[in-house]
Amino acid sequence: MENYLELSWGLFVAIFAGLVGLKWLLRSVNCWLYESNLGEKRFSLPPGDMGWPLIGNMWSFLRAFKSSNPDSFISSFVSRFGPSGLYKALMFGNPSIIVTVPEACKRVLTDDEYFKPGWPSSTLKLIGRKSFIGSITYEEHKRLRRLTAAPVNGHEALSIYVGYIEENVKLDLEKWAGMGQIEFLTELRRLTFRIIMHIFLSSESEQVMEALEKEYTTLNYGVRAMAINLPGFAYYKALKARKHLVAIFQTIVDKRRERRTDTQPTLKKDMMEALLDTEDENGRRLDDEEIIDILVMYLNAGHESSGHITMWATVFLQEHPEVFQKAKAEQEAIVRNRPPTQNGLTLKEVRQMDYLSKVIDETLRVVTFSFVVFREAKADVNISGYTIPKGWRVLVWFRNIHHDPEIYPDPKEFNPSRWDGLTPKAGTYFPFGAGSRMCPGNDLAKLEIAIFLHYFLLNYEFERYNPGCGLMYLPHQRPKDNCLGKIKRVSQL
Ligand code: HEM
Repeated sequence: MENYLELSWGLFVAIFAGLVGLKWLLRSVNCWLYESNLGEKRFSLPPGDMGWPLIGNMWSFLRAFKSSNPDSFISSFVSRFGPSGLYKALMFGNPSIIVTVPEACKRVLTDDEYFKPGWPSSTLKLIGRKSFIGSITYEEHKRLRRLTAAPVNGHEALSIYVGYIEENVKLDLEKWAGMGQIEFLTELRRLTFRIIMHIFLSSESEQVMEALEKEYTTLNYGVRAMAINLPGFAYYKALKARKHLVAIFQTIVDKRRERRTDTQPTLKKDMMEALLDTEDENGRRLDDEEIIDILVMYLNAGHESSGHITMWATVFLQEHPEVFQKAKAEQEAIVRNRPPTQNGLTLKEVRQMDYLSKVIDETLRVVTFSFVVFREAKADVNISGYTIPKGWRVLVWFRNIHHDPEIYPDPKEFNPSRWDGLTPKAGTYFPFGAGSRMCPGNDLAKLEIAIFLHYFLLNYEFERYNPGCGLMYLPHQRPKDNCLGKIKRVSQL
């Protein structure tokens, strides 16, 4: 009997030791694969762990972002490896350095000599290799960015869209108030999509727009999913959606090119016409693929984000009656002080919305729509004493900065008054990124959100059907029910 017990105990210890050894072996595979060729440099890599063979740290990333605590992903690095602010990992199939502190994030975003876009190849396949995040040169990016950003940047340039945005916001709010139950996020996506379509393509028919917007929603769900190209998976569906989008845009480009060779009167000057017109210094024009990839990228970036942030700002306002009242009073004062002959909002009035702009800034911070952006090191680079090897990806983790209690006390709390007299220190507030890749649509987004909230606050309220509904964090933070609820008209201002 004693012998039997000893044998079982021995077996147990051997199995346990074997499992520990196997785990160590498996956890070391990626280090050998990606670090052994770095020579001495591997000793100055940031701390971290490269996860499991093939999948790297994706399992823990997805587990955290599909739970109710996405921040547990970064916290697990901090608790295991200390507050170094830079951690090595294997993310989206690439050896990567995750950067979570202000100074280092700012450096990565603003240093074009050492860093270029480094989005996962799965994302590139969805957004397009000729888009800004693809393989275009630094100079080409600069040129196309200048061309496309000018019409959507700066309040003066935007003044021509105020009337269109206003008209659509008013019509939609009234329509929703008569609809009863709506998926608020879905409706807002449609609204912001119509606006960006107007700017880029002077609008298409309502059916084309709805079809396009649906494809975009599917495309987006694949952006941060595992890149599994098999039926049933989000990434597979997203690739199909891209194909449909490209086909629709190709038809639109063909029609525009045809129209230009015809004697038909020239169309209104929208962004599409600007893209068709543009020539580089050698007289080269953009080909169809380039135009289509720019459209896929801009129309996606230009409506998902504004739709989500408008929804969250409305929800936060409803959840905080004192903030709602203060924001409403500001909007009422704007209407009261305007000359009786004036019809509708002016840009000057939008600029006077001091409290509302704090509501928007705070929403952008709490939600952090783009919780991470991707870069690639063009050469070995040293940051805070650590080496980022050439070719490694850098994940700039904005979410961690916006939710750092040392920078924003009580960070989960929605508190617009925290912005009273506060100018964020460099590197601590990145809702639109920074440097040469900073969002070109930031002014347009803020304008859309402000116009929506102006009319909402004056005349409406929103009642959620499932206020306690759980949240999804991928690809972006949203309620699982897409914010099911009811818009109610409460006054006639
Ligand atoms: C609340 C709304 C928005 C948020 C939070 C947001 C956020 C961002 C962020 C963080 C970046 C930087 C990405 C990086 O560093 O790699 C970015 C880039 C970009 N955004 Fe936005 N964005 C918003 C609205 C818009 C709108 C309305 C447009 C279209 C007019 C737009 C078009 C773009 C484009 C084209 C880029 C790529 C820029 C480049 O690579 O040069 N965004 N956005």
